[in-house]
Amino acid sequence: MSLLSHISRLCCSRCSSIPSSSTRLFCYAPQIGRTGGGFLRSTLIKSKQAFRNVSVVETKRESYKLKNASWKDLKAILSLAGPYKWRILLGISFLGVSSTIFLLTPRVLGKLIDEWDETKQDKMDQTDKSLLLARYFKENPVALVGVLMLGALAIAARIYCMHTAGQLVINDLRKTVFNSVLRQDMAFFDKNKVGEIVSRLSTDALIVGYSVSMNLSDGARALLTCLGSGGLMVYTSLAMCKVIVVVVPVIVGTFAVFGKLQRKYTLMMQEAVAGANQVATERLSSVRTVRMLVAEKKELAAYSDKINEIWLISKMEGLAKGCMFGSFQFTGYLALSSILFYGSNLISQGLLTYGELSSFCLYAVLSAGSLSAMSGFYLELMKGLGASSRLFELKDREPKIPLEGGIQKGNVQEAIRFEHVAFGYADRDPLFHNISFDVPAGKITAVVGSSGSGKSTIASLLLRLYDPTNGRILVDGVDLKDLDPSYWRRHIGTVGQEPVLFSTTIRDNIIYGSTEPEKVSEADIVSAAEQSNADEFIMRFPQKYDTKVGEHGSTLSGGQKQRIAIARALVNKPNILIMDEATSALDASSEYLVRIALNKLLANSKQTVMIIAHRLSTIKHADQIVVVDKGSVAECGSYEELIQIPDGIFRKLVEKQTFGFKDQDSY
Ligand SMILES: Nc1ncnc2c1ncn2[C@@H]1O[C@H](COP(=O)(O)OP(=O)(O)OP(=O)(O)O)[C@@H](O)[C@H]1O
Repeated sequence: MSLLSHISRLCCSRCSSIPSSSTRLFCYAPQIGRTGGGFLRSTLIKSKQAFRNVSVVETKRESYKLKNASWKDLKAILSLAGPYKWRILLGISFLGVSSTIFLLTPRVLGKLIDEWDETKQDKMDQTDKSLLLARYFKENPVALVGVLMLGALAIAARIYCMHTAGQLVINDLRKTVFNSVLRQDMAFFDKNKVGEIVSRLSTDALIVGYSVSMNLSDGARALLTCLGSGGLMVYTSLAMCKVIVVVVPVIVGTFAVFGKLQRKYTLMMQEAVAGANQVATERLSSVRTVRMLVAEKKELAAYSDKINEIWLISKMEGLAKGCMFGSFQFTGYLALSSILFYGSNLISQGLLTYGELSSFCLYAVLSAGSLSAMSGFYLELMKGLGASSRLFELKDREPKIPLEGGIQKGNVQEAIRFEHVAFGYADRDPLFHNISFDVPAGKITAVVGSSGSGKSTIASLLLRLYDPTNGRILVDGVDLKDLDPSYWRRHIGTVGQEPVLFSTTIRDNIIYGSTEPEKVSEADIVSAAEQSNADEFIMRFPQKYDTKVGEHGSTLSGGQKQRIAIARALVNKPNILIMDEATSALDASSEYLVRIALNKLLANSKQTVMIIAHRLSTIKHADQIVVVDKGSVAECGSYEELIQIPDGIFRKLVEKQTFGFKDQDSY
């Protein structure tokens, strides 16, 4: 037993050079064993109980069963490393060098033991003694240091090559997935949460990148060491190999069972981490609202729930890992004890030397360590496969509405026609049954209706963020579906209900909408800001157009944000303008000035404008008003025409607002 513990100590002292998982096997596995069955049993019972309680996790579990590791996934993961194959091959060549040196060490050690034994027993003559390895190293220390340095350099070069290859794969993956996500249609974003997607981009991409770089290198090193030490075991003593043959099937079986479990828990873990990230991202980005509603404790509880889910899965994952490494520990030490027992018999029969037994033991430890490292490689690969399946899903998803392609039309000569349009959001009741109306070119069309009647949705359909489920939208007789969506949107200036600004300067926010920002002149920017009545407040800031607006424009007032958003819509000189409640955050006088500016703009150009408004005072000058009610167009005409209709929906809306917003109607 003392030799056994000596060898295991020897192995521990070499932890830095043995693959990380083997370190865990020899150093930590005994501790897992010592913790005893009580801990394992109670953890198992508690976790099982908790899993039953966490319905979210439970329901998701089923879907993981379907996602079996497939060679297709593996091929797809490996193909990511394709562009960097030379870097990886170089890393593997360095691995060959370091592994050769590493594998020769036990052989040299065995030889030294035998030489020492023979010298002690004085079995050698003087000539033989001059050939002693120990003497050679004593007389040529540079050769020894040189070999060791070569090994060290090869390790450093391998790690550099693999690490950089991994980072390049991660970069590619993140860019490709981000590009694919950006191209998705709005229905995708309605279903998928941004925090979750960000988690995929950060955590999952890291895992996949690692599994094709450092993990691949660790796996290759383990395989090389396993094959090399296996071969050298056969070379050292064929008779001793009988013991090994019995143990290998047990180890392979353990791989298979726990590897599968690991993949399942990894998938669950990634799902849970993504969920926690989603909660954190959403709540922190709305921290003002959380503070105003004194919801800190509620949000902490929501986040803690997510973290608890992670904890439960982590316990099961830890248990599976522990059992796996524990099994390796057991089989490993059993094999080692058998080797020592059988080996000492062979020595006593004169069929084996002490040096050969030592070499064999070290090779057995090395191969056990590398088998364990291969299990680590397998687990990491399973993790990579788990992480990749969701990433590839995102990467390969084809949006229902393409980003580009089709007829390049960006203006309206006659009219935009909504023809029997029906539409409903996914998982909701149909919103529109039959919407038909015209938006004449160069005129202002206002869309009104009660809250939730679908006014903003009409703007979304016009921008082709969604496709109608029935009917058509025609632009001068051409179906919107046949137009190039990006080209079409590029010629539409949009100001949404909630102006969205980016955390950069006012100037950058204004030119954000331009397709060629570098071509936008200072005069264009100032002109757009003047038209939207923003120039006057911008010039009062010390840094004027270079003022940073903070996250989502948090350092500006609602009205200021809206005016910058209007300037952004105007700077591109769009052919079509969609103003969704665009003036709602402006005070009465600013709104009036913006309106005068817009009217001037309309008088001088052929812009087609769609205003979606609640405040009916703002649409008095519209050429046409479309009233949407209960999924269809209820009324259509000028302000004067609609107000005349007794019991008309528009008239009622105006009456309601006159009562509530009297002061707004004064100008
Ligand atoms: N992305 C979405 N996914 C699912 N349902 C949505 C989505 N956007 C809007 N809805 C629903 O569609 C309906 C119409 O919404 P829309 O924003 O078009 O109404 P609106 O008339 O502009 O309302 P408001 O005047 O209050 O802004 C609402 O019931 C809303 O809940």
